[in-house]
Amino acid sequence: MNSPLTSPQRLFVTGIGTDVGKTLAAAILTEALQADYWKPVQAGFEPTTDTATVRSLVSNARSCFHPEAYRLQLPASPHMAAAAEQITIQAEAFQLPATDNHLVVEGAGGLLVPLAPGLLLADLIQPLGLEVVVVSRNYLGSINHTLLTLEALERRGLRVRGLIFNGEPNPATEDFITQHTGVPIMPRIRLEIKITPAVVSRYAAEFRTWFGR
Ligand SMILES: Nc1ncnc2c1ncn2[C@@H]1O[C@H](COP(=O)(O)OP(=O)(O)OP(=O)(O)O)[C@@H](O)[C@H]1O
Ligand SMILES: C[C@H](N)[C@H](N)CCCCCC(=O)O
Ligand SMILES: [Mg+2]
Repeated sequence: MNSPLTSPQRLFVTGIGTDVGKTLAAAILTEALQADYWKPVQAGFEPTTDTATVRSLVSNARSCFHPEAYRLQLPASPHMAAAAEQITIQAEAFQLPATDNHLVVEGAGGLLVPLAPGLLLADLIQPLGLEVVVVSRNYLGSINHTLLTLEALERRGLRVRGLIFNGEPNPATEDFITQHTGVPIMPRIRLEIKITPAVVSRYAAEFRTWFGR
């Protein structure tokens, strides 16, 4: 368990790639903290957006859902999705939503996803004053992707609030990553047959304990 929260949590949820469970983890964190949620860049919105997914999974009435800075149609790297709409993503367009509440910010894909020439998603984290939660999903190659992500965060001086292992457990992988990096480990999320608000609430209770609430 961590020390009790004294100030608003400002969390940036990244992952070791796309489709690793950032949105599920973000929904659990949002519910655990009754936080606000913000997805600054949504690339691809058919059949739905991550904001709509998190809204549908969260049960508390306090969380607010802030509009994306960029909502792009193409399910691709944001720099490509923006170019397809003749848009250049601008760093200045990313202003932290005005809220006194805890805030969960979800990235798109992994840490070094490009937004525009010379601009990576990782470049937003420090100016926005966010701490990082990394989601790792087990597959052959995920150890390397997890260690690279954590090393890139360290190199940039970005604070890792916690690492979440999501999906099918793999103790040998998780133990190596935990011992090698020494990052705080948040509760794990198991492979679920169906992701529902009840499932999210159940994990949220575990995360609340982890945060000391
Ligand atoms: N623990 C889990 N159990 C069952 N299904 C899961 C689990 N984690 C993720 N999924 C499913 O895997 C898919 C990808 O997960 P998710 O949308 O959370 O990825 P993401 O990292 O947010 O991707 P993006 O980069 O597009 O934001 C979704 O269909 C989600 O429901
Ligand atoms: C479309 C996808 N689901 C995400 N929104 C964006 C993933 C970008 C990945 C880019 C890359 O690392 O090659
Ligand atoms: Mg997502």
